[in-house]
Amino acid sequence: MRTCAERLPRRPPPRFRFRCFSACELGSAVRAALSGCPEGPALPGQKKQQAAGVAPASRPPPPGGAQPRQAAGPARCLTREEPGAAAPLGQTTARAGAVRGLCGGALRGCLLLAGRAQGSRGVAEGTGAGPGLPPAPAMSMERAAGMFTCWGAALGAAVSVPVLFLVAAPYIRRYVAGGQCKSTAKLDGKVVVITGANTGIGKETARDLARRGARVIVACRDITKAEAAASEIRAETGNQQVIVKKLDLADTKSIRAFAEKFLAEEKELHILINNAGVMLCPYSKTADGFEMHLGVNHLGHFLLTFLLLERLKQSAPARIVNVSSLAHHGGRIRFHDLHGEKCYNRGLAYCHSKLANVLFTRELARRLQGTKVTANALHPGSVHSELVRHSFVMTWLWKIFSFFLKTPWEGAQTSIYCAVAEELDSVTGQYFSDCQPAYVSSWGRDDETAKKLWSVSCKLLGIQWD
Ligand SMILES: NC(=O)C1=CN([C@@H]2O[C@H](COP(=O)(O)OP(=O)(O)OC[C@H]3O[C@@H](n4cnc5c(N)ncnc54)[C@H](OP(=O)(O)O)[C@@H]3O)[C@@H](O)[C@H]2O)C=CC1
Ligand SMILES: CC1=C(/C=C/C(C)=C/C=C/C(C)=C/C=O)C(C)(C)CCC1
Repeated sequence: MRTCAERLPRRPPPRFRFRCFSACELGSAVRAALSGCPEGPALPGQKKQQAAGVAPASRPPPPGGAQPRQAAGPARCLTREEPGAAAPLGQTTARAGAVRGLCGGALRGCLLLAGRAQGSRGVAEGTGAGPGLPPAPAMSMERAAGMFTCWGAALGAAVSVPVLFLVAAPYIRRYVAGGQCKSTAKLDGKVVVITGANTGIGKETARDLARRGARVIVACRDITKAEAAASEIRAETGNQQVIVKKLDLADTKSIRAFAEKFLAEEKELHILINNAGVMLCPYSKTADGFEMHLGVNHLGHFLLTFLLLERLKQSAPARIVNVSSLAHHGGRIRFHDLHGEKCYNRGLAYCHSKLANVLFTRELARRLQGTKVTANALHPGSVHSELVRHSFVMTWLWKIFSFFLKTPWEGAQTSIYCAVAEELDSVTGQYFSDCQPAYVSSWGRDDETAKKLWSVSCKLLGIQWD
């Protein structure tokens, strides 16, 4: 018979040790979750991507958009505990440590309570727990003791788990909330365009930039919803320069009309935030016959940026912020079937469009070198917003697990950071998450694909952009 101490090792065995998901693992999980399919065998480039390392958090990313790589080593994902992992070395390690401590503590506490009850059985039974113990009692006593310990353990767990959850809740929330933009930069006299700013991340981004004094153009497809959001922001911030303009990214005519009006009315543009997005749409096409995810999330913003670029250049220093997603890890640019006519999966279609955002940012940044117009992409985190509206299951999961999701305000922090942080003045072609450089998939770092996507996008939109 083993003693209590033997049954409950002080240190959990290595396979139970806390291990944070690395971006590539989480990306694959998101790909699987969004596509509704289990992960298949490793895809080409995946190993390369895993081996490729990440931008160290304490160092600013190198200019020119190059993703820092680690020395070649065995293909595997990094954990936050390892040097070179995506986690910020100071703050997040402490945070991860706190969460790890709490989770470990909770687990240990439960096991300890159960173990204590189990342990008492060992002693009561006298079945050889140690020398000098009394002999085993009658069978009925044994059964009663067994039942007692079983109920004791259940009761212990029933009480301790909710209590421990309540104790851990603020720490879990702080961990989920992620990075926060600390910049106090003011934007008086600056002009900002934000697409899809009537709700979710876009609305919180607009609110923050309005509070900083910017003239904010809320570019939305639904004028009623946009007016409601804009008047709320005006009332709350006292900034009357929050203006609604009609923009439907699923229709190139609407995009052209928006740009024409904007260029006629606004003499400057300092920040363009390509935020609007759709996810998990049933198969549908935009007015111009593009698959909806690609059409709205990538092609619509591609055309909008093209039409507004001269104004950004004239107003430089200026910034373009593309709201992409961790889901880009699951994306591939399927040049042979860009509009999903041969094969369509709505989760994957979203992933592909978010990869297109990353590739567009990369190529745009390269082309804008020396213009003082920067372009960066970002993942806002998993945010409790209306993005999941097209999926009944995701809508309910989002509701049930909302505690573990960012609020729209928390989700807006990285967009705000990319738009205003002084330390990003000359940073371009990068990808951020939680207000720090983050890991880009190997597909997202493929310059050839970025160039090809650029020329294919121009062809589809009937524009010449050299
Ligand atoms: N929420 C999350 O967990 C994550 C979000 N993201 C990205 O963040 C961005 C913002 O999403 P989020 O705030 O969460 O989602 P929401 O659904 O809350 O907001 C999306 C916004 O995009 C607008 N939009 C959709 N289609 C069009 C269109 N055709 N023309 C113009 N505007 C349109 C919506 O307008 P309307 O209200 O009229 O539909 C809405 O304002 C998206 O790009 C998304 O991909 C990335 C990773 C995770
Ligand atoms: C797996 C899973 C969850 C997490 C899903 C995540 C993390 C989705 C991320 C989606 C993204 C990044 C979308 C936008 O780009 C829940 C709902 C918390 C609980 C149920 C199981």
